[in-house]
Amino acid sequence: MSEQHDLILKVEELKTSFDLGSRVVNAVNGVSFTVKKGKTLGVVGESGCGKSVTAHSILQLLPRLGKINAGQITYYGEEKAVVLNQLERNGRKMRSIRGKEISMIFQDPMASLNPVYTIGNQLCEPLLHHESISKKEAVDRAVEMLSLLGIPSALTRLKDYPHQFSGGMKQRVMIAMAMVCNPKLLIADEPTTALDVTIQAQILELMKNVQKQFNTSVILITHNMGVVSDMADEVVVMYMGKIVEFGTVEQVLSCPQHPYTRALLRSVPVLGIGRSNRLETIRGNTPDPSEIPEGCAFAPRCDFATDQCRTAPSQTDEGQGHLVRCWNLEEVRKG
Ligand SMILES: Nc1ncnc2c1ncn2[C@@H]1O[C@H](COP(=O)(O)OP(=O)(O)OP(=O)(O)O)[C@@H](O)[C@H]1O
Repeated sequence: MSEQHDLILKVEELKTSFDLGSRVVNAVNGVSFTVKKGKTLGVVGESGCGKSVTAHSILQLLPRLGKINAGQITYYGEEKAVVLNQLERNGRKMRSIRGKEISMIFQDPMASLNPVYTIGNQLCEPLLHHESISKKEAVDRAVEMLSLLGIPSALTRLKDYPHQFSGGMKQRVMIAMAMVCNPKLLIADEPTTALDVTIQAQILELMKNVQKQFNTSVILITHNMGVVSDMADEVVVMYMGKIVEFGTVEQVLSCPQHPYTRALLRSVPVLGIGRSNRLETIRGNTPDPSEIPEGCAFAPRCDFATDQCRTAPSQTDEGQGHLVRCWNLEEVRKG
């Protein structure tokens, strides 16, 4: 099978910035990755590293000041490949892809649930808009999806408004809304951050089941390495708008190569990995995104930095597609 048939999305050298007048924020700085059909790609990194802006760029949902300056985002749907960033932002084609083919779960459920419409209304609306089905069929599909996501008495609950659901239930409704049209690609931006750990685990499990049932590809944005190890097949690690490491979950979590990934893993608990060790913080802060240092942006915080790091490191394959962007890997490995 050719690579292309295997892929649902290919992002090449994406650059997205915000022109704030007095300064330009380079939020995404030449990012390339692919998402395979039916697989989950985890995107991790500290707050502000460009995870959400990457996601919003894919769907052309950037705020007014945000602009894709370079790169290509190719979606391989059922028809021929479409370059998403060449489509008109709110044109017919982009709108038909958004929600139907590619959908998104946002961090905050209330950002996507409309308080003045019932859940049933909000779940059926995209179905009736994108598919030629009857109202009755739409209701059946909505009930099926809510039930799959563990919402009891789904048919009755269609009449309820968002405020009548608890936080965890709202998040399930949001996932149902994102999945109801059976999208090929789901972008989940910190879908469970606001929830307590038990509910988070339940929801992720339900999401996994629905994904398996419909063979959905997922981009899962999170700063939680535990969630990545549980959910993802492959993972990219972002730092200041760039990908510093990419590999399978096994490669990146069990055998991290980049000093930033290593530091990130030492700073968060991951089930089964390094449990006996104390958690550490990453020294220093992320730089101002309008003043990203030349060369490797992590160098000012890195214990292994050398003069060479003033030049941007190229990406190397450390074996079986495990890609890393660092000049000093030998030293890092010696630790
Ligand atoms: N509307 C905006 N206007 C100006 N700058 C923005 C805007 N949205 C995002 N940015 C900047 O772009 C950079 C990347 O932000 P982004 O939201 O993608 O980070 P993130 O990795 O998703 O972080 P978090 O985990 O906190 O959501 C940040 O420096 C952020 O301040």
